[in-house]
Amino acid sequence: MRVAGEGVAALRLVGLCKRFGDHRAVDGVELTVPRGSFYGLVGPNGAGKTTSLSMAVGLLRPDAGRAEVFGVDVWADPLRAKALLGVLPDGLALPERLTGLELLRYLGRLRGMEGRTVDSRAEELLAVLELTDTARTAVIDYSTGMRKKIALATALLHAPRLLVLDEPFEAVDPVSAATVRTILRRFVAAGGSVVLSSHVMALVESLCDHVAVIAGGRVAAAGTVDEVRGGRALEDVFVELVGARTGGVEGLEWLAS
Ligand SMILES: Nc1ncnc2c1ncn2[C@@H]1O[C@H](COP(=O)(O)OP(=O)(O)OP(=O)(O)O)[C@@H](O)[C@H]1O
Repeated sequence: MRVAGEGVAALRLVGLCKRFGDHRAVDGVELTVPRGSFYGLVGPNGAGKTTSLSMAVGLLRPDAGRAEVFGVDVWADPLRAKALLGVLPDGLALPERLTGLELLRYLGRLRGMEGRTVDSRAEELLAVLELTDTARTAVIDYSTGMRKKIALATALLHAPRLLVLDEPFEAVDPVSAATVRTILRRFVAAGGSVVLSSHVMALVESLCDHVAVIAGGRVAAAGTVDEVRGGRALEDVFVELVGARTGGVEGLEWLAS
């Protein structure tokens, strides 16, 4: 039997472009995420990471280019592509009046999952992410980190083959972050693929096997972590690629007065 997307990349971005007014936020992004890889996306603020990932998962329509998930075009065949995808978007626009448990049940049913499966997976996810005590609290009353965790649970619920996570560790406490790292490592060890964006180079170096540096809406470097850092610290390579900035630091004398 041939598995959908066998032999093809988990995610392929081809010439993705997006303009906001006169500003080219994403300017021809090309990226191939091999299946089974743990791929980190790094770049300075405003580099175009979120915009690229949003187009990659079908949340933002590109001006040009295309995105493929296991060979399925995200914009031509969104239902098939989205069944393979688990997404943690930036901004976390969750239905806030629902409790954490209701949110998982709602999304599970929306994805056509059986109620019993949703309930048992929801219970497990809430437990490992330490949200059991707040499972019946409305999401509107969750902290930022708790929102991140419940959103991650929604991304994992249907056991996708590719996870696309925008800043999954932002605002998450160290204990929960360790749990999330373990979940993601297990997911990749079991054959899943992960793409995540992060500003924390040490985290990307320790967790990911591939990395792409995005700067000015383009891919400045991409490959295995070892290839990209070339024997140096990833942070040094990053600063070199995006251009060290010292401008403005000379000012602010009034702060020291
Ligand atoms: N909806 C929008 N309308 C106008 N400009 C936008 C919009 N979304 C993003 N931009 C602009 O596009 C550029 C890329 O933004 P994006 O959020 O993709 O960057 P990022 O790499 O994710 O940054 P950060 O690391 O700060 O999250 C920025 O200049 C941003 O101001």
